[in-house]
Amino acid sequence: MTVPPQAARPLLTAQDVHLTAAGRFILTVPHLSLRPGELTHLRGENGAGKTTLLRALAGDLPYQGTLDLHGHPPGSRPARAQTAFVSTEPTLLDDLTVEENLQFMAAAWIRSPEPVLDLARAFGLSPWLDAWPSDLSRGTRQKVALSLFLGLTLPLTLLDEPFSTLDAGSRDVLRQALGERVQSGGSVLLTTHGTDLDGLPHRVLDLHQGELRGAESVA
Ligand SMILES: Nc1ncnc2c1ncn2[C@@H]1O[C@H](COP(=O)(O)OP(=O)(O)OP(=O)(O)O)[C@@H](O)[C@H]1O
Repeated sequence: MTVPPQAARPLLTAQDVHLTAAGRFILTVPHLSLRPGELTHLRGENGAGKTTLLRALAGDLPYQGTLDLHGHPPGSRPARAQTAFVSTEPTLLDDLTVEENLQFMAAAWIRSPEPVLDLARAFGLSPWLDAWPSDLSRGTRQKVALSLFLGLTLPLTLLDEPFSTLDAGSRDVLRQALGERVQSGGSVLLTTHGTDLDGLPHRVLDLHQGELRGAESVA
């Protein structure tokens, strides 16, 4: 039986979290729960702090307050093992081909490379599997990173503007992959300025004037 997201134990909780950058207040999160099987759209105008929040949840930024990912703070080894983060400028290993990158990273995460390669093929990356990362366009590089971090099927997936560099066909592939990820119990939090999630059940969180509003709605 599938457990509805609202009934599932939270995967990640935040309580009274404050984030600063270069000594300047950026945002506060009074409370946040992300549950398994939940797709969440983090909205906010340019500069609202969406990337800053994703980076803190991924363990890449210091924070004040309480963040808990299944009993572990972001940045700790057990939390990192459960978290996939695709930034707007994903890092690939320059001395490995695209396929070697995917194989290597899947092995590093102790995951089968097959789902990762399947997603790469669905994104139309077959002709690029033997290419070097330096030869990829921005959108192609983004698809490599998305194939990897969605194909690893980690419990928490954080995606910063994943649709922004993708063509129409690739956006459809991503939408399908997101649906499958949450159907199989993953929790996905992503940013977009567009309407890319229309038609997919999801929850909306608004970052406005330095505060994350817990407003929830299902589209
Ligand atoms: N390392 C940093 N040093 C100083 N200020 C920073 C740093 N990182 C982020 N900021 C500031 O934090 C604020 C939030 O930036 P952030 O990139 O998180 O916004 P965003 O909501 O993702 O914006 P966008 O939609 O334009 O991508 C901005 O005012 C930015 O200038």
